[in-house]
Amino acid sequence: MPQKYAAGNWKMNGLVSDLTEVLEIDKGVQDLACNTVICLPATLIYAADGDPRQVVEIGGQYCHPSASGAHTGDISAEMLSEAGAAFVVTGHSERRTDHGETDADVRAQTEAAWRAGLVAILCIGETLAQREAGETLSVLAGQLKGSLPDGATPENTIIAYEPVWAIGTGKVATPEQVAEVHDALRAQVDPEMSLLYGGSVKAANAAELFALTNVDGALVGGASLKAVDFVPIARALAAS
Ligand SMILES: O=C(CO)COP(=O)(O)O
Repeated sequence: MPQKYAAGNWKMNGLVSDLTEVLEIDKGVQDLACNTVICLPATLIYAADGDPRQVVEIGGQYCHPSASGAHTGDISAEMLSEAGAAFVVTGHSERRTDHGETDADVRAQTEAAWRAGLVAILCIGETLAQREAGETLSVLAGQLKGSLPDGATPENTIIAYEPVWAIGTGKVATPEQVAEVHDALRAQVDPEMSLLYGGSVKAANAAELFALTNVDGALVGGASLKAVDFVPIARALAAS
């Protein structure tokens, strides 16, 4: 069975004072039968690492392909690892859009994550225009082929399906839409590789998504910022 992951992505949100939420999440997920990861802004990772967490693991949100060098404003996988991250998001659609990251970039970042011993949470997803054109499965297959490096294993990579039109919009994909995609993805990756869904996941819709055969968890944006919103999602996953 693939490992279950309740993963949060804080995006460009959070100051050191907000790390109390990570500790609250930690309290709320003790003894749950799922893994919990919170992907923090890089500025918070080292501070979070000093906190007395027991269960929740920490991730970054991006890494440069190189270990070091003249890349002003960038951060390497090695730096994230040293600061206390065990995971890193690669290929998030916001980075693909805001920073023009291509599948080849995402592939190189994912390889960099592995080099530093991080687990990559590799994101793929179609736009609304692509879905309406009936291209969803072919777009996702192309992104997977282009961005998932050879050597991916269930231990070093988690795949997150995040339809772009469902991110931060309140428009969660229907269980039928998620099942269609996840069943197709399952046929393309290792049977043990965890497949997460992301896009407007909330406590109210989590259980029906986690009931789907090939959904092994969620990558949660807005609802991961507060323990009161995120813990019920992790509980729904553990109960699924
Ligand atoms: O992009 C996401 C997680 O990476 C999803 O964000 P929301 O849960 O805020 O829609």
